[in-house]
Amino acid sequence: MSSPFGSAPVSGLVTVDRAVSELRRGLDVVVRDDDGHVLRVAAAEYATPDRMAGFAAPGARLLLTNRRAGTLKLRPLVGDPVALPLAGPLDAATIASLADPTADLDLPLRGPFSVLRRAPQAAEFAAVKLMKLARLLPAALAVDAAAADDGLLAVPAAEITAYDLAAARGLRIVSDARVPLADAEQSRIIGFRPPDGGIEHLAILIGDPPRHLPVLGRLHSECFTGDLLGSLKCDCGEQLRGAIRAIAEAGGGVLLYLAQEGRGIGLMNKLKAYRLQDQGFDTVEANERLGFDPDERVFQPAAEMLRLLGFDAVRLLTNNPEKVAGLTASGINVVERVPHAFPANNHNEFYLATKRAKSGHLL
Ligand SMILES: Nc1nc2c(ncn2[C@@H]2O[C@H](COP(=O)(O)OP(=O)(O)OP(=O)(O)O)[C@@H](O)[C@H]2O)c(=O)[nH]1
Ligand SMILES: [Zn+2]
Repeated sequence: MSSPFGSAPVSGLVTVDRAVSELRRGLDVVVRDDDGHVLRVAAAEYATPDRMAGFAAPGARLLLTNRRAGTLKLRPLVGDPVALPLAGPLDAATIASLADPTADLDLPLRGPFSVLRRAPQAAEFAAVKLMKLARLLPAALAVDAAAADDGLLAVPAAEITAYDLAAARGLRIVSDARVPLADAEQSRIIGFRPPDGGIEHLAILIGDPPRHLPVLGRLHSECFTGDLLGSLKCDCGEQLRGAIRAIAEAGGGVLLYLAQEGRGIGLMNKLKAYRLQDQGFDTVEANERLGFDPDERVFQPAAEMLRLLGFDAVRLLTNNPEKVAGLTASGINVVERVPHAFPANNHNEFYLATKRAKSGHLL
């Protein structure tokens, strides 16, 4: 199979994309790795007695990320993910509650749980990565399966681990329209789509910046609550509009609007993180309790979009050194970091302080 845009092979991407959609609907898929492991897999957050029927065989297990297992004080943490045999106290309700930390403080007495003392399999790692790609909680039910299991969709582990990079490399421009903005009348919105029709990103091109000079640019990760609703919990809305103003005032540049809601964990999971923040955890701890890394974003899509727009060097509006490092590692020359901070309010003061203290932000 080839992409409608060119000759890049897309069958692996499409299989992963289909698996994502099956899992989100509560269906099982099969993940197989190059070492011969074949797993039937389901999203742990959807566990119900009915859905557990396929996971009754010996060897069935719950896969949790090392971070989630650490929060639950499971030992030993032999690798990532950690596997808990589905036995004894692991009924459907317990499984769902081990996946979802929002009720952790109400359920202090679960367990004790045992953990398999062996290194994780590539298929197990890929199964959890698939949950992240599906923007579900990163916890999976798994059981050893036959190669062709009940006509379930089978997806190679290698395609799952290669997905982010392959999707980024295959991005193509699919639309380009003039859209005058209140703060930047000379704007165009350019749409990018990966060859499997997966996650799309946008660029706002302001003016007509010369391609042979470093472009004034901003990578903005989507934030529904801040960008659209004016949430005071973060600084995203101000950073978005502030960047558009700054770029227009400078005579032109580009803002990439990246579909990486909640630093890549998705809106539903970000709302769960907000709930944990109301229990007293900071933005980094909340991500970790959910089982995610503090920042799950990748930078290859942004680098590829800049290249497709004709830019290979950028003066980057950011306070986040990880963005500078990430873009640089993806082949873009970041010639300057341009600070991009706005005054705090009562609600986001602690959020900004945490970014400074824990995420290395230069605010
Ligand atoms: N998971 C999670 N994501 C958040 C939270 N608050 C904001 N976000 C997301 O964070 C992203 C914005 O990233 P920031 O860390 O604020 O800033 P940055 O983009 O890394 O760095 P700057 O370039 O300096 O702004 C958006 O996708 C928001 O949805 C939170 O508490 N938890
Ligand atoms: Zn935000």
